[in-house]
Amino acid sequence: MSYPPRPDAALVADGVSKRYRRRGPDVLDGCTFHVPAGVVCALVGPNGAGKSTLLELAAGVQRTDRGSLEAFGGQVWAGHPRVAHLAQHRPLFHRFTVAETLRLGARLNVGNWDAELATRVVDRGRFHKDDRIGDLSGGERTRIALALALGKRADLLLLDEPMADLDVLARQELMGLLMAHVADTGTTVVMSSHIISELADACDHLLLLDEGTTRLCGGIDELVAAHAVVTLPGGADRLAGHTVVEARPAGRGTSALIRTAGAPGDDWEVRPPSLEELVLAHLAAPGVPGLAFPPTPPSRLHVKETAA
Ligand SMILES: Nc1ncnc2c1ncn2[C@@H]1O[C@H](COP(=O)(O)OP(=O)(O)OP(=O)(O)O)[C@@H](O)[C@H]1O
Repeated sequence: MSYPPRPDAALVADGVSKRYRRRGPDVLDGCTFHVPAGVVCALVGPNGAGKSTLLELAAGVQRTDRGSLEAFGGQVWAGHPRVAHLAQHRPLFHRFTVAETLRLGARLNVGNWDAELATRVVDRGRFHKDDRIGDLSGGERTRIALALALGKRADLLLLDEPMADLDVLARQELMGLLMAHVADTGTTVVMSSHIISELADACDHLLLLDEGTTRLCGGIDELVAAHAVVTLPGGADRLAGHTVVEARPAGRGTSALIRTAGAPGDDWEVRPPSLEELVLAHLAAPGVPGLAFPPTPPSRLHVKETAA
């Protein structure tokens, strides 16, 4: 069964696998998902889950071993004019000044360079345009790299932990600027981060990676609506019929995050999970099958074998 073509998708992965060493483990193993055009997608997963690898594959700077990755209906490739990548290590020429770096951005994107936006991002930094990149702090280099990514006028922004080394004020300012840009232009964003509360405010789509596969993928509202946090008298046996992602004793009863199937019991307290609860519960339960909206072909769903 092949993954159905989706003309509305900014990014489609179909069975993507990647390993770095011939005898090493698969970092990505049959990863399948689609990111609709126009969404702001949170890319989440534990350290080593393969988030940076996935973004590098989508940017065409690494190649898949198996499977395919398409951006806007065509194979991805490095230098795709509609795709910009903010890499985790912020690769910049350290001997260039800030001004030279911006001029390089303009030269590499002739006819497609938003000088006003790139300059606006840089101007709010506490450095001078004659400063060399190598003399800037990590957070300042992030600002420059973000200016280059935004200046490219891309339709798909692949941002690897864009706020990781920014101070609180810079985070607020740059996240605000990014969100305003997205609202104005309809640009699709795939953004990795470990700070889920930050993503919850900015993102409307979720891609949760774990052990190289897609655990959750879809609109955050849909994914939240498919789950519930329930508190009930009695034991977890009363949850039969629902997919239990995580359950633990709570007083004389049970508290659980479940995938709802049918009506809850009359004596259950039910509330929607937060994004953080949803993500953490799935990471703590690798045996629970993945869930995707729209549904992924069953052959591609994540199912991890667990000991009986
Ligand atoms: N160039 C490389 N050569 C060899 N192994 C690599 C390379 N890049 C990544 N890896 C390995 O691939 C795995 C996934 O790394 P990756 O950086 O994609 O994960 P991540 O989810 O972005 O992690 P983090 O949240 O820590 O940034 C890790 O085990 C890492 O050691």
